[in-house]
Amino acid sequence: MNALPDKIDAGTAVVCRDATVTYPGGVCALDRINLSVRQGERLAFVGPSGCGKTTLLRVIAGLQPLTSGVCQRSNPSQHGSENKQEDAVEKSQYDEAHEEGHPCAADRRSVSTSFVFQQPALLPWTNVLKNVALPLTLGRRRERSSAKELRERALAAIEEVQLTEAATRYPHQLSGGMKMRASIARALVTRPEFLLLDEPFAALDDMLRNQLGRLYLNLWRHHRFTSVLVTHNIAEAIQLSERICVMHRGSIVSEMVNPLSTSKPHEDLRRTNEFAEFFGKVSDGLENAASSNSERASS
Ligand SMILES: Nc1ncnc2c1ncn2[C@@H]1O[C@H](COP(=O)(O)OP(=O)(O)OP(=O)(O)O)[C@@H](O)[C@H]1O
Repeated sequence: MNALPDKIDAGTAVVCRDATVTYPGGVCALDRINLSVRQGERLAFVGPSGCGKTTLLRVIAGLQPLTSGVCQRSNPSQHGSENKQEDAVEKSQYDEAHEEGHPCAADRRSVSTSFVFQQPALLPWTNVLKNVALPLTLGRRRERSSAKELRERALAAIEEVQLTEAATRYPHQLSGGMKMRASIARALVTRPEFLLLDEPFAALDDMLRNQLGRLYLNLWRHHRFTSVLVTHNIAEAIQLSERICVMHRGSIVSEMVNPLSTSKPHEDLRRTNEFAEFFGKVSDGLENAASSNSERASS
């Protein structure tokens, strides 16, 4: 595993030290996580259901209070702050928003962090343009921008995801892939420092998944946000990330630098021997963790 820097510096986006989360009721979702994420890095968490991926994503976003340990983010407005009491207040807002499928959960906390979830959660009563502009509208007073400026920024984000022609359509008039594009545009419209993606493409078929994966890489090349992707899909993690953390039962059991990482979408990557080899390495990491756990349980 990478050595953790002593303190958060200009090139580091997040550092977690012994980050532990035990939920009320006693479930230990994260067990002494040590992790450092570089600014502009594309990181993926893979692991079985319930291993703590989403919890770690929320810790990184500053939305989940720790039971013990520290998580520091380099967000200029919170530089060097520790993930303590302040987050307890934010968490309840986030949970309320997330459970209701509120599209701007992250923006309630900070324009510097955006989420993309599996469900695009667009507001059904308004069109793509207004859905995408919503985070800007909510932060308008803070940003002191005119309605015209906000509209232009929203239109630019819509153009980036190639949805310009659907800007005046309502969510029920969009395909699944178009809804996800709108959701990505809404996440990026605030130019976030962090883009956190929780199984964003899991509900889509392979073709759409690949299309959106390419879109995501193109957007990253353009904006260089720090990105953390949660996925069950090893192939997707390899295609989209520079580093893969394999999680099991609240721990990061292995961390692998992706030798195939490229920000340029590579159509034939999946057909190469190198891909098969690295895929095998990541799935071995998952299987080894599962078997060492079951051995421990039976001894
Ligand atoms: N609010 C909560 N209260 C109590 N336990 C929780 C809460 N949220 C998650 N957990 C538990 O914490 C553990 C980790 O959950 P988490 O959602 O982080 O896992 P995950 O790896 O993202 O799972 P999945 O892939 O199924 O989404 C699980 O055992 C889960 O049941």
